[in-house]
Amino acid sequence: MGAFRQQAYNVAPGPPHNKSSEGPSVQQTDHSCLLLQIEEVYVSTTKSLIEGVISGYNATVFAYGPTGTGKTYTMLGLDSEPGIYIRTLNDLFRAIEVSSNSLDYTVSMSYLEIYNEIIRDLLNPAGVLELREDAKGNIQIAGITEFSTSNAEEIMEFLRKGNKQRTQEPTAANRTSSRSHAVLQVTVKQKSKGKDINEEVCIGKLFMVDLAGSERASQTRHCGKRMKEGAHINLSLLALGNCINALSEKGGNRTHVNFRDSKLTRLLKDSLGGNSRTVMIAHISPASTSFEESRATLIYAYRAKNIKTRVKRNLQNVSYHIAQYTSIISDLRKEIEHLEEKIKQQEREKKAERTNVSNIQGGVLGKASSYSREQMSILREQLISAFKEQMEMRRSLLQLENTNIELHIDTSRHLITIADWEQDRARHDKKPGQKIKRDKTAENRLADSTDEENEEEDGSSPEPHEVTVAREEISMLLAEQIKNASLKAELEKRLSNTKLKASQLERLFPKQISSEEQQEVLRLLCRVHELEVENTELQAKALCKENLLCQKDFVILHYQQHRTLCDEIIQQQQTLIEDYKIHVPESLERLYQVHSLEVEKGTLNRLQQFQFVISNTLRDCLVSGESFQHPNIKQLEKAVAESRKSFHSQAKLELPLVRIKSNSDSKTSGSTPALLQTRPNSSVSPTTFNLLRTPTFQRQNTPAGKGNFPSLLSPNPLEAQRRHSLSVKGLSPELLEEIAVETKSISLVAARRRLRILRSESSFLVDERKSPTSLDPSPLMKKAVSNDNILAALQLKTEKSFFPSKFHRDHRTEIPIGRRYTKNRSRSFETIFPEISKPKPQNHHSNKLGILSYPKTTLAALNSKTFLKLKGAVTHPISVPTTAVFKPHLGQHSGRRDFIG
Ligand SMILES: Nc1ncnc2c1ncn2[C@@H]1O[C@H](COP(=O)(O)OP(=O)(O)OP(=O)(O)O)[C@@H](O)[C@H]1O
Repeated sequence: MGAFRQQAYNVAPGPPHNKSSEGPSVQQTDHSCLLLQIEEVYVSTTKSLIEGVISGYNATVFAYGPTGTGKTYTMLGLDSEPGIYIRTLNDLFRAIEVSSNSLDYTVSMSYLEIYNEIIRDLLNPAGVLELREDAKGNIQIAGITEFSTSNAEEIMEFLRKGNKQRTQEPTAANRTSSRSHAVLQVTVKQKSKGKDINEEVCIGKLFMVDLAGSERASQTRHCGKRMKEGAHINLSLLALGNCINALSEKGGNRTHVNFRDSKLTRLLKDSLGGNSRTVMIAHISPASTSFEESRATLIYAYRAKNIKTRVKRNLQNVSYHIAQYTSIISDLRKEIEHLEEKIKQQEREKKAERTNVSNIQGGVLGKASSYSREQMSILREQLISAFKEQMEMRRSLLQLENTNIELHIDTSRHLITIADWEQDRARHDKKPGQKIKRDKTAENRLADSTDEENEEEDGSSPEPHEVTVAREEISMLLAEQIKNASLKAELEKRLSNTKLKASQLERLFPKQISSEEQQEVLRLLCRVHELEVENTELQAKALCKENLLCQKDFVILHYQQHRTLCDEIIQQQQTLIEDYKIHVPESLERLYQVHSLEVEKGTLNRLQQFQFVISNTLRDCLVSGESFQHPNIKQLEKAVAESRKSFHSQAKLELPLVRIKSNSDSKTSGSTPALLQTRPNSSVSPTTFNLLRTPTFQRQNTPAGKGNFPSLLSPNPLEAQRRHSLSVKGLSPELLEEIAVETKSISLVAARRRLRILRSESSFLVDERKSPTSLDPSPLMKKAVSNDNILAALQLKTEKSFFPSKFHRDHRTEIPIGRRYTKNRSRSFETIFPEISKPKPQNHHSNKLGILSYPKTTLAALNSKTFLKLKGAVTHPISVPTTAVFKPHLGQHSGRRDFIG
């Protein structure tokens, strides 16, 4: 339910219009006396209607009042002060904009005037418009132009355009008197944005009417056309007043409302009494002369205030026809196709964009990857090269260390030689008589005494050749040590630089590598190389320790050999003492008992075995794999192991070779002048270590190496020589077996021959018991021994059958070579053999342990294997003393043991 609101304004009265006879009088208005501003009028009358219009309600604002009272001014306003039109439209579009998210609005406008009861379209003033009324009683203006618009500015442009078309003439009361009623119709259609079959459309209409002012003819004094205009204006306003009067009647008093009296009332039918919220802005003049008009206006306004209207929302349920549906469906399909095409286009654009991006990324990554690979490859090569260089240098350092150890050993050995000689010379100078006497005794006993001994016998004590060699060797070795030290220092410096370079490269890698996998692989690679380097260092340490162990093993072995020899000598001496009833001091007897007890207990043997076990264990700990061992060390270890095995099995049966002093055959000593003189006769390598590692050692082991000995570390050199000989000569096992059988029979013959000779000479031996120098073999024995050399018997069978003639020639060289050996034999022999020779030989010979001990030559004659050894070992040194020292033994055992078995 709406209310017809009427608002009256008091306008400050202006001076009365100056009436002019010549023209229409113009009523001057004093605007400064205006009580209300347009803004105030708009807010209090029209603004509240806007919300209803956009919601589908009709609304009307019209300005009513006598001419010249400011109606047009209120509705249209000025540029500086917009009127109701502009303010209302601005607010209307603002409201539409606020709710435009969920609703669609369509705003259209039309502007017309009713001039002399003629409706004219102000926006398209081509013809005259007609009012029509549809079946529902709605008033329609046929042919009116409606302009759709989206903002207030466009409407204002239309208004300005339309106002230019509006009939406006100066009158006596108003210079800009409007001669028509102007109606601005704004239609707002509102609907929801979603498509629906039953679509609701709200249509709100806003009428803003600027009425022409009523005028009194007496005032305007119009005539002619103006009068006619005035008459139409007054008639239409009278009809409006009548309608208001009629509508304002309450209850049953209401009379018929005659809207048809004028086009104005017909047009405003809904606005006046129907479905519309209507505001009447009444304008009056404050002039007293306009009292009557003002009173009438106020009366109308008052009556209009009583008009009750029924306002309802203008809803249209749009019921579409099939054609409309088809159209809608077609539109929707088009819209769908358009949207699909738009989506596809967007997808294509995105795809192309992605392709471009991936291409660009691929290009960038490809370039980066290629660059990274190249850099990686270079860095990797550099790193590996650095590691290899490190390893090479470490190996070189290792070799240098090894060489240094050898040099030290050689130097020590030569120093010992010199010290030995100096000690002997000092002793000689201290006791010249005793020495000469002892040496003379030795000279008498040994027919083949050496030149060295002869020199000593002369008492001139010139420096022996070996000492001269030792001195020369020492000076050379020292020079080499200095050279090695400088090489080592240089190598260590280079190694340090290479380490630094490698660590820098390792740090550089992570910066160059972006991939985690590559970094991991590289870390592993570095780790592998680091481990290799560490392994090389460990090898170096292990080799040093291994060297020490081998040296210790060698020394122990040497002592063991010497001990065995001493044991043998003691046993033989004891036998001689017992056989010849020689008186010995009690202290010596006690010492012998202690010695015998120790031998019986076998403490030393057990300790030795224990030492071997420990040594093996330590070596196993040091050397964990074959590849880990230095080749020389492996060779040495093998030789030591063999020597250990052989030693235990044969040490009790064979006297080991004990040679402390010998000429150096090291690579450094080979160049000395003194050694060059000695070399043809040199027979013993300085140390087992050198023997095994030097090329000289290899040469010595060859069959053509005349005058050379097998390794000292091999406790059974004859066996080694036998194996070597077999391998050279290529004898088959069957042939060897045959040789063994033949040898047994030969041995029997030889033993029997010795027995016969010994028996025949037994009386001679007994007679010679008191003579300490009677150890020289008898001529018969010499012949027996020389002939007894197995070959004498073998010449008939074995040699002709199995061996080439060279074997015989080699065997015949045994004696001279043996003599050369005795020239260089150890001091131990020099001191021990004379002692052994003192007592007379005894037929019966047996040690307390029940183990037979025989000279090597004797055994060689009795054993096929030993025979073979002898064939190869043409340079074996033990054959020489046999003839002089061990002659008594030959017959001694003939009755005690079966040599053949
Ligand atoms: N409130 C106001 N402030 C200032 N000037 C005004 C005001 N009201 C009216 N006027 C002036 O008074 C004169 C007459 O005003 P206007 O033409 O608006 O009267 P009107 O009622 O429209 O007359 P008509 O009925 O003849 O068309 C104009 O020059 C207008 O500028």
